Amino acid sequence: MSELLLSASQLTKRFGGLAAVNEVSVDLFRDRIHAVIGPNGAGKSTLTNLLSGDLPPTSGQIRLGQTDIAGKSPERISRLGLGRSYQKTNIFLPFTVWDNVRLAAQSVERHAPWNPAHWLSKARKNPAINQRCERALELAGLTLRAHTVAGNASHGEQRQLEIAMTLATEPSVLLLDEPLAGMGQAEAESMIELLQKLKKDHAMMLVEHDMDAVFALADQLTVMVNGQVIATGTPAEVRADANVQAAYLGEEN
Ligand SMILES: Nc1ncnc2c1ncn2[C@@H]1O[C@H](COP(=O)(O)OP(=O)(O)OP(=O)(O)O)[C@@H](O)[C@H]1O
Repeated sequence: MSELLLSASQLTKRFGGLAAVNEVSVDLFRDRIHAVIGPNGAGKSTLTNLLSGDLPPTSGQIRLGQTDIAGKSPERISRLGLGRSYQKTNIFLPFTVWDNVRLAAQSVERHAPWNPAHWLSKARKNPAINQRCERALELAGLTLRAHTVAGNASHGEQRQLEIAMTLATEPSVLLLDEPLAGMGQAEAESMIELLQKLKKDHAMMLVEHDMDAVFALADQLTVMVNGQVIATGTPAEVRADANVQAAYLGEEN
């Protein structure tokens, strides 16, 4: 049995009268990819934001390991071992790939003030942080691009860099928001390979619109529509679910 690393139960987020996430429960296990799919506006990003602390839930519980993290700050949740990548990039384009990863690594250090120049000079002198960065770059396949200015990296490499920055915080749980967005075929294939490689040491939640990638990667699927879970199970179970076929995947699937 895989190890349960994150468990969210009965999570609800209301924006005024709209329940963007409505009593959603999700469990994330090490060595498993749990994909969350659904049409635009289904509540996938809001769910991700609740788990990462970017939004406080209206109600519900979230446990990361033994700690109740619902409503805690993103910085605290990150330090407790949850890493997330964003749909909109977090990368500092004028900085090198290496310096971006260093900044991310430094961000989980205690009492780090918001001052990138201070972080970089501190990180340069810290061998433990440097090792963390080297490992993150290697895992993400970016070692040879370490000294490239991030703004000159390809779109695919920038998405890999997002993941390297997340890995530099040494998370046990990874939340990935559309890591394949805007990628061509070759870039998507190498990202799929990377995510498969990362699965071994992490519990992963993947929000993704590319259904080929989702069905290639996911061990578990949750389907959301209008803030609610309409189905959850293995890809085969979800594909066979009549509600899902009617509401989302289409009869031809
Ligand atoms: N900050 C906010 N204030 C008010 N409404 C919001 C806010 N954020 C999201 N919503 C609404 O909540 C619902 C769910 O949005 P969300 O972005 O979570 O959906 P999604 O499934 O991630 O969509 P997409 O696939 O397009 O990214 C939508 O109706 C959206 O308009």
